[in-house]
Amino acid sequence: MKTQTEAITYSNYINGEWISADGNSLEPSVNPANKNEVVGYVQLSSRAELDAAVSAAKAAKTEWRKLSGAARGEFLYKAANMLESRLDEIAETMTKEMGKTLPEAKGETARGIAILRYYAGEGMRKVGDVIPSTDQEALMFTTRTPLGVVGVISPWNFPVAIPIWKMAPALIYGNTVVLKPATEAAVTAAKVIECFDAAGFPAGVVNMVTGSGSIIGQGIVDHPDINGITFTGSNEVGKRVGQGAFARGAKYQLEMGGKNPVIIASDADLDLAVEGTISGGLRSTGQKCTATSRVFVAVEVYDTFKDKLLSKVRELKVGHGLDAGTWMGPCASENQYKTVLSYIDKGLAEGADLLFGGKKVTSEGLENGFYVEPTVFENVDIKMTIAREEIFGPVLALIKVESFEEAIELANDTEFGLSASIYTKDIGKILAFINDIDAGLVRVNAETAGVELQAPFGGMKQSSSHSREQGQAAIEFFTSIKTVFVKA
Ligand SMILES: NC(=O)C1=CN([C@@H]2O[C@H](COP(=O)(O)OP(=O)(O)OC[C@H]3O[C@@H](n4cnc5c(N)ncnc54)[C@H](OP(=O)(O)O)[C@@H]3O)[C@@H](O)[C@H]2O)C=CC1
Ligand SMILES: O=C(O)CCC(=O)C(=O)O
Repeated sequence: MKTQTEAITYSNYINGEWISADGNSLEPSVNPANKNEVVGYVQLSSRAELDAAVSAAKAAKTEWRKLSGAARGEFLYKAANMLESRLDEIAETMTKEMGKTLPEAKGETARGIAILRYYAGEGMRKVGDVIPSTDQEALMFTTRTPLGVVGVISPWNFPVAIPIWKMAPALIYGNTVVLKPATEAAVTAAKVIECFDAAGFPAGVVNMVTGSGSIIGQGIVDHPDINGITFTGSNEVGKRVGQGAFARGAKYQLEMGGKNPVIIASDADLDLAVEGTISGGLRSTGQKCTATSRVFVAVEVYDTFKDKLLSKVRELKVGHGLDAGTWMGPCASENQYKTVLSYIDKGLAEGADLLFGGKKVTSEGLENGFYVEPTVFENVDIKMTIAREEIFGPVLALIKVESFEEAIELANDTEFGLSASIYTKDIGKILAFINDIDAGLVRVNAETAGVELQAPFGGMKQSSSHSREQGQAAIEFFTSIKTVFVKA
């Protein structure tokens, strides 16, 4: 029995009002730690509601753009304060809705607050450059203008941070926003939007419409009044978003998958490397696009590294994200759980050797959740499916390498290029790694995951649309440059 009576139904947020259409079906958002618990219900909206949200955003865009950056920033500061006042409650909802542990959820919510404050301050920073004209009497400079209405399509794995790192820069640079959050984490997203509502943004500046990807997501892609689309999620959907946006001349930005390598060189600090491999690969149950997936270990230290890794992995406590002491929570949904188990099966079928884990966790108290053991394979060939496709689960593939050059070559043998790390003390190897690795995030003696809000974030190859999010880089997507030439 699902505990429906306690679950709240969340509405869409359109033109400053919480609105539910009469005919909408509702989607239960289920706790992945206990599939019998419904965290809340969200609207499975129709295109008509998306149209209403886009119309509101379109109507609000001119007045919003005409505010000063500092005035827009004030609203972001207020949203940050609201989120801060609800940090514990929103983090708990996140843990219940998508499974990550409470400390991780609190950390993510705090990150959302910091992102809002960073971009609030951005309203006071420079937007252009003065460029010398060949005409001595003229003034030439660049300024920037917002895109207009921005559609935000976000995933479930960072249900606070990702919507915020897309919405905050969109808003500070003068755009209005329609958010379509992942259905799997839409209750948490609705609580974030409650904070924007409480901050008093003018009606229509911020809107949220929940519903299926194929209707509301695709509706954003196709909508003629949406001028820019920012997306994070799978490569399959991302490509569709990009193609649809391109076909109608909308600007788009895609952040997609990863198959991130870590290289453990023969001179690495192995304890540090083990810690970074476990944290990078298994934190958040491996559900990060920056998660460590392929572990290339120098032959000289392979056995020692493997033993140290396994002894630590054995100690990891899997459990409910709200329980103190839990290190790793469940997969975020039944779909994700089945996907991860099917990749483990493929690993076995294709001949990789399972060193640890690989099974569902059904111990007492966890039998109704989507728990998978932290899993480590060895003797993984670079051509195997588990070495090529994004698993998005707690699975590490160990690959022994004979040389540093082989490690770099194999690390680059992937269609993805989001993040990569190396553990070594050798400055020559460090510099070669920085130069030769195909990745947008290059990390030395640090895990592959670990994104700082003030720095550009994005990948090479098929991991992104070659654009960058966050930090000062966000201005490139959320604005267009005007080159101005003035003569008296
Ligand atoms: N790079 C990353 O950070 C992420 C990567 N992934 C990868 O994707 C895999 C699948 O996860 P999944 O949640 O299905 O990812 P999706 O790419 O399906 O979902 C991401 C977002 O896109 C929406 N969406 C779905 N279909 C469409 C569409 N046709 N047009 C526009 N928007 C759409 C989703 O809505 P809805 O939720 O309603 O389906 C969600 O808001 C994972 O296993 C992982 O490998 C997933 C999440 C994040
Ligand atoms: O590693 C992080 O903090 C961000 C990861 C991310 O953007 C993602 O998984 O979508």
